[in-house]
Amino acid sequence: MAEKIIEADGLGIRFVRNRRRQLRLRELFIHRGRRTGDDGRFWPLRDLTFTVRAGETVGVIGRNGTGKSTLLRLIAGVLIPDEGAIRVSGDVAPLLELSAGFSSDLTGRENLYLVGGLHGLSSAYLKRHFDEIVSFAGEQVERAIDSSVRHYSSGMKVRLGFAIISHLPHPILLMDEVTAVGDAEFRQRCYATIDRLLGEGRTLVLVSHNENDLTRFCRRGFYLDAGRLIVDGTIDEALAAYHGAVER
Ligand SMILES: Nc1ncnc2c1ncn2[C@@H]1O[C@H](COP(=O)(O)OP(=O)(O)OP(=O)(O)O)[C@@H](O)[C@H]1O
Repeated sequence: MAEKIIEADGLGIRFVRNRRRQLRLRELFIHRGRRTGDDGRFWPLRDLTFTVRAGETVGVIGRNGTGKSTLLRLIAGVLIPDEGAIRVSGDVAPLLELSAGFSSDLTGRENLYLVGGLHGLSSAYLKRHFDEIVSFAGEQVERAIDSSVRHYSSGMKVRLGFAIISHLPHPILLMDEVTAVGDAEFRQRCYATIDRLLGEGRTLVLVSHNENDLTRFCRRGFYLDAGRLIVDGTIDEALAAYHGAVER
């Protein structure tokens, strides 16, 4: 059996709700009743135990605000658990917020070296692959590569971000609604790239509301509800549980 690459044991994290955020409509309607703690503290995720092995592809499903993105952030090491433990063996390529880390004062070229470098790619590697990365990001970005990123559209930033991240050799890929951004052509390129990366045996944890993406890329499924892992099975089982809950 393949090696264990992500292990969660009784994993939980607690957030403190920002008082001002209480008035957001989404907070009022979606999370009503679930978080009535007087001190504003709540557990967006609790009591998660699972093991993911190298090469597995896991789709994470659940209603808005059930902790899916929080789970990815815990795997990425961006958040630290308050309860239990998460163990990740190997580097993580986070396709979470693709243009995060770009500095708007710098050009596309400078950002490519900066962000690539922050993710551990050497400048020699980036130099060698520069043309390939920029051409993957598309013509618009190619033309504007020496302009400040401040003048890029959000689509251009996402393309450049995806182009850089897809060059990372990291064994674990975390994706949060990646294919929801960009136009049809870019989506096709994303699909082809993800297929290639999975073909190389990478491990994928994908958060998405898009069932085509989930069934296309994932064999295993986690269905989360109110911060708990309700179903850990095949992607079809997880989707069926989700549908059942939504129709109730
Ligand atoms: N930094 C934070 N501080 C306080 N609460 C937060 C923070 N980040 C997220 N939350 C809350 O934690 C809960 C889980 O959020 P999370 O983003 O993980 O949900 P999600 O399942 O990914 O939702 P969506 O499907 O809408 O993306 C939500 O109620 C959210 O409002």
